[in-house]
Amino acid sequence: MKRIKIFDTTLRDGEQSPGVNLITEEKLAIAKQLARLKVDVIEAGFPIASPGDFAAVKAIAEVVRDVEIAGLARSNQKDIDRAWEALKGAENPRLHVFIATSPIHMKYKLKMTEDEVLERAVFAVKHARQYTSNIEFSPEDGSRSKSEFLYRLFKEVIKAGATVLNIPDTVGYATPGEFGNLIKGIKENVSNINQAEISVHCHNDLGLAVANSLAALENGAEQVEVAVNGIGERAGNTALEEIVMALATRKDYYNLAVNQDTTQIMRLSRMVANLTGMDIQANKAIVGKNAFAHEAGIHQDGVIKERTTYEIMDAKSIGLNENSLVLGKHSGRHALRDFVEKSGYELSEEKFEDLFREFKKLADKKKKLKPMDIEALINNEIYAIDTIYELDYVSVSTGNTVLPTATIRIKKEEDILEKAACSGDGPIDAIFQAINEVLDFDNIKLISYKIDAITEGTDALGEVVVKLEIDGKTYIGHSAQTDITYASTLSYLEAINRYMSTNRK
Ligand SMILES: CC(=O)SCCNC(=O)CCNC(=O)[C@H](O)C(C)(C)COP(=O)(O)OP(=O)(O)OC[C@H]1O[C@@H](n2cnc3c(N)ncnc32)[C@H](O)[C@@H]1OP(=O)(O)O
Ligand SMILES: CC(C)C(=O)C(=O)O
Repeated sequence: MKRIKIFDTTLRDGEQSPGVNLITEEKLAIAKQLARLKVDVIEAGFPIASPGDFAAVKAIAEVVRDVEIAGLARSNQKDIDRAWEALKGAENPRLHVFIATSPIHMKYKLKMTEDEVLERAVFAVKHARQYTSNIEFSPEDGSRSKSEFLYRLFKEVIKAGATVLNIPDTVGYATPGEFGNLIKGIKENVSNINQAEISVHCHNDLGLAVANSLAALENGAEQVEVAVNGIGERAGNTALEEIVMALATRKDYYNLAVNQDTTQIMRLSRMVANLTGMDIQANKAIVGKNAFAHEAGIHQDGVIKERTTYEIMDAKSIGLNENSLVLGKHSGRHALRDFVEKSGYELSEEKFEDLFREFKKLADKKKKLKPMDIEALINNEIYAIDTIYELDYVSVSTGNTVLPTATIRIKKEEDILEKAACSGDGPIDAIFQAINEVLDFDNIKLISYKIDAITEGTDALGEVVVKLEIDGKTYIGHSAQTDITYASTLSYLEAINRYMSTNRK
């Protein structure tokens, strides 16, 4: 059975989702979990884009093993040199170079002719070839490019040394029949195509990314580019979990093999949702809250009698409902560490000890701890970076007959800053106003505030995710506590700390 390669671009195209801004530590955690799931290639970033992107690609290349690590570069020397600088510590590095080939992109964006684009692409591949023989080439906006031009270009970039040709549906315009035919045409019309693998990279603007990718695989593509939870530029990319589970579940139809450990899917999905702050819709295929829930009596009856009457996949196959140790107030460090490791997280000793303390406090307050409660506490630790501003105390008074007022005092490293008392439209608004006043910040805009109960019950943890815009960039703060005013205060301060630590370096 032919094996399909899974190329994950969560950390590159996925991070291009508006409002997502991951730090190196978070990208490393995701990359390690991707490696546990056994993706074939991780596109770790676009090194020329920023010092942060460069540092993350370098860290991933140096640490994550048993998987190819790719870095993106435009078709010019400085991008390729920079990408190689970041990638060279990898066990198996891949340079991914691209240039747009559609009439509209060449005319308006690049202001280049077909011949100039072809010449630049060949130059880029040859330049990359000095560093490695593992070179992927992408004609951006490939699905809106002229087929004859693509055939001519592909023949030349393969001669120059490209080993993977990735055909992007950059703006999510293709339909499955059309995209499948494009791949078929490439296989039939590029005489040296056997010297390269064909890959596809689809976007979801018309909700067709997965369908287009599958059509391409049916027509001979050998690699598919995906992102966890389908995140990415605009409407996102082909969802990793949907492609892997479609190929695994419908092996009978596709007759294609995938090598992934599907039981890691759920952990990876939650990790990406938590770290990016991008929610998963309840009815999202595979990883949505309702994907394995049965509401209707007739369905429930069927499932009780025989699960496969209404379930085409076993929830356990994606890592849901696994039997695991019950964690509670009588659990010790070994059981908690086992949970952390199996969930794909890595914490320093110091952060683990903090987690253990918080876990015990929560276990005292909440009768039944669920895996999601503990994951929320782990995220508190992962998110906690360089505490420049620390909460000393917060107190809030509110009610239907009083003006909501918050009093707050904050420590900046060793110093205690002046306290402030502010009123607001509600208690949360009052807290945020008081923080702004103490810190004397006037360049902050609240982009979004989200609160969710992690599990059911009145003793549930409330998870708050705050997105702030500071100096034109988005910073996420996150906190899960049983008291939502406290969680709101900590998440707002955390977003500010994230801004402070990024801008101090
Ligand atoms: C389809 C995709 O997803 S491609 C990946 C997109 N991702 C990103 O753009 C995220 C990271 N990007 C960035 O941080 C910045 O855009 C940078 C650092 C890469 C470049 O920034 P700047 O140098 O300021 O250029 P800017 O982004 O404004 O414009 C892009 C330039 O690259 C050129 N360009 C675009 N694609 C390519 C390419 N594949 N090869 C060569 N040149 C290219 C454009 O024509 C434009 O050139 P011009 O300045 O001569 O008009
Ligand atoms: C760089 C390429 C592969 C891309 O992201 C796109 O075209 O969408």
